[in-house]
Parts: sequence; structure tokens; C-alpha cells
Amino acid sequence: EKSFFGVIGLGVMGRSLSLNIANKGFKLSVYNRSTAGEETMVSDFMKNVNSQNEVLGFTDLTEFVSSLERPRKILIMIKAGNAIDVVIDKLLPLLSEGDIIIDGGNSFFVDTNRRKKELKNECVNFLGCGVSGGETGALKGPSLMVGGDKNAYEIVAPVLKAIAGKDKNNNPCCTLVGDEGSGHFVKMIHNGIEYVEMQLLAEIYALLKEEYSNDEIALILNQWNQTDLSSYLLEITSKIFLKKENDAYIIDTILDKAGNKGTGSWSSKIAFDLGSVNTMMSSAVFARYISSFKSKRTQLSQDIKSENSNKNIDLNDLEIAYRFARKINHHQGFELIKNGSQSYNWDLDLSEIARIWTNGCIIRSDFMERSIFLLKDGKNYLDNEEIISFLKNNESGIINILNTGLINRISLNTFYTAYDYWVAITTNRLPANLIQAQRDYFGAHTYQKIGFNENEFFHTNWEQS
Ligand SMILES: O=C(O)[C@H](O)[C@@H](O)[C@H](O)[C@H](O)COP(=O)(O)O
Repeated sequence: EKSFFGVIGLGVMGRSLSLNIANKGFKLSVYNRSTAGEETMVSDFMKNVNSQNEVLGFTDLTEFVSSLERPRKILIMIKAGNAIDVVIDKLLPLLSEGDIIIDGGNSFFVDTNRRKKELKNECVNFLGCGVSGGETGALKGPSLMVGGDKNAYEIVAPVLKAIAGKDKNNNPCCTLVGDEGSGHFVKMIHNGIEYVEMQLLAEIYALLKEEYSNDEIALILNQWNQTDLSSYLLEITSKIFLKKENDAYIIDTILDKAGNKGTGSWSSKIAFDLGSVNTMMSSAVFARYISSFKSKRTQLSQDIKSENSNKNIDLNDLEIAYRFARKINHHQGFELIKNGSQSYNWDLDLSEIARIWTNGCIIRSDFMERSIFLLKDGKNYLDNEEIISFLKNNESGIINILNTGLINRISLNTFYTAYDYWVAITTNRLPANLIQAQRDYFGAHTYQKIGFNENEFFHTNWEQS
């Protein structure tokens, strides 16, 4: 009897997803090339397969493909980029009309759009599936954001829904978000929101670290995690501060240079293209870039008076500032999804996206649960009275924290962009009229006038007396 499903790539995520699929009782074939350094990937994997499960392992692609029942359903779990096209080119001659390829990596959605078109010409379906949850999530129940053709999705949905995490009503955190690369688009923005959530916690750590011990910071974050602030990232962060190795706190041994694999910067680039304001994501990406200049920072930090240890952090204000900034982060993130949906004609359902992000994924949180309701009917957070009054009534909390940062020379860029966005979006008369005057002065770019029709544009000869 042939296998129902196939997985190509037994790296961290491919292995975990394959075990998850096999544990759900699907007959599975797995493939990994046997090139240098990967010779034992398949045999090592097969050793971890539960003997009850029906799993076949292959290092020969032709044998792997012929082990699959038709239509063949193949999930590719390899590093995003050109390697995907290489594997697709190798697979195509072995496939038949109606077969389905799913890309489960963090691919750039524009590439997914292209691949779907190219494979359509070959009568092969291509789905782009954003997978979130890391190694453990992939094994126990990830969040799956699928983009592509509905019929093809329906054929693979039984496996994807079975392995996905479950929301509080026990429904799979898996859905067809829209067509083309919409699944990878939504995953990209998931990661953008993730970057900001992580950076906010990093800035909180920067504020607390001199005044509080790692144990005390863990306690503070754990207390917050018992409130409406509770989230997966808050939970793991509080645990990180307690982790020791030979009596040393591991966090104190880690070099302060943050890496990135691109999804955050993609989110920012796309936001610029779409005219969507995602200042917080950009600031989180740039914070990682600045952190990478370690030697320059060390050199320039010489002779600069380091921050005083007694900052008198008001923990209540800090908790409020965190709550405030998280709301703006989610608002900017979902606005970007909304703008992408309109520009690419994907008709994305923000509330359904929030639902599949309530479990399995890295940004799962209590606030995401509430967001299912807050984002219903295409609404966004700043359409909600409760959210608006919270932000209005809690400006002083984040202002005090920003002041503490300024006085103590602590970079709180992401908190600052949250507050600045709120101030700008709640300011009736911004100084943009001067920008229009300057543009018209040096480039005759014209401007609109107060009280005149919006499609009437004026020009002034500014040099003329
Ligand atoms: O949702 C997830 O499971 C994670 O986001 C996952 O996709 C991965 O860990 C990120 O790609 C890390 O991204 P950076 O390396 O850019 O931090």
C-alpha cells in the first residue's frame, strides 16, 4: 500500500513535522539527500520513528516519489531560497498531473506566487504553507497558514488539520488564508510581530537588569504571565532568566549580537511598498542590526558614563507600557496584512488569522484570543472603543518609562516608536503641510488646500515677491 503523504527535508522542522504526521497515523514517506554531512539523516530519523507508525525512508528521489499514492502530496521542508527551485526542478519530471507540492519553509511570498504560476503550467499544484511553532510546535501542533488553490488545499487538509495545534474550541490552527503566496505573506508578518514582541521584552530586560537580579526579573515576568499579558514569549522569557549552567546564568554568558534570517526585514520592505506604517517592526529589525556592531559599540561606549544602577523603575508603569506597546504592535501588524490583502486581492480574514495564531505559533497569547473578536468584520484594534480608551488613559505610564530610558541612556527604540505612532495617529494637525510647502517650493509638486476639494491641487511660485 503506498504512502498517503511525503516529506522532503529532515532538518529540525522537517523531522518534527514528519514525526507529528506519523504519530497521527498517516502512512508517510520521508526523503533526504545523502550528500556530505547528510548521509545519515534518513537512518537517524528512522531510528526515532515509533514502531507502530508506517514510515518509509528514502535517499533516492525517484523511489520516494513512486512510494506515494496519487495525487501525490509532498511537503518540502528545506531552507528558503533557490534550493526550493532546485528541488522542484528535480521533482517535476517524476510527478503527474494533479500532484501537489507544499513549501513549508519561510519562503518569500513573491517567490511562492511565481512558483505557483510556473507549476500551474505543468498541471502541478503548489501551496505555500507558513509553519510556526519552532521544533516543539512542529512536533506537537504548529500553526499552519496555507496559501494557494482551494481544491488542492482540500486534498491535503486532512493531514495539515490533524497535525496542527488546536484552538480553545479544539479546532485546528490551520486554514487556507487565501490564494497564491498569501500563506507565506501572513507567516512573514507573524514573524514581524514576533520580532517586536521579542524586542519589547529585550528593552524591558535592559531597564530591569542592573536593578533586579535574573531571578527577580523571572519573577516579575512570570507574574505578568498570570495576567492578560500572558503569552508564549513571556512564558519562555521568564524561564530563560532562571536557566543555569554550572552555577552560571546562561543569559549572562550569551553575546549581545542578535541574528536574523530575513522575514523581519521583508515585512518592513513590503510595508514601504504597500504604504503601510510598521515603524515597530522596522525598529526591531534595526535593533538587531545595531546589536551586530559589537566591537564598534564597545569602542564608542568607552568613557561614556554608564547608566546609574538605581533607576527607580516603576514596575506598574512598565507593565502598562508593555501592554500599550503590544497593542500598537498588533495593530501595525494586522494593518499590514489588511493592506496586503487589498493590494494583492486576497480577501484575508483578520479574525480567522488571529484564531489560527491562538495556539501552536510563537506569538500565541491571551491578547490573540481577544483579537479573534476585536478583528471581526475587517475591523482593527483602533476601531475598538475599549482599546482606544486604554491607550488614551495610559499615556503617562509609557511616557514615564520612556523618560527613565532617556535619563539612563537606555535604548528603548521599539517602546518609543509605539508611543510616537499613537501620538501621530491621534494628532489632528500634523506638520505635513510644511513638507508639502517644501516639496512645492523646490519641485512644484503642488499641494491640497484646507476647505477645498481633495482632488484640487495648488502650486505657489515661492520665490516670487
Ligand atoms: O514562527 C516560528 O516558528 C519562527 O518564527 C520560525 O519561523 C523561526 O524561528 C524564525 O524564522 C526565526 O527568525 P529569525 O532567525 O529571523 O529570528
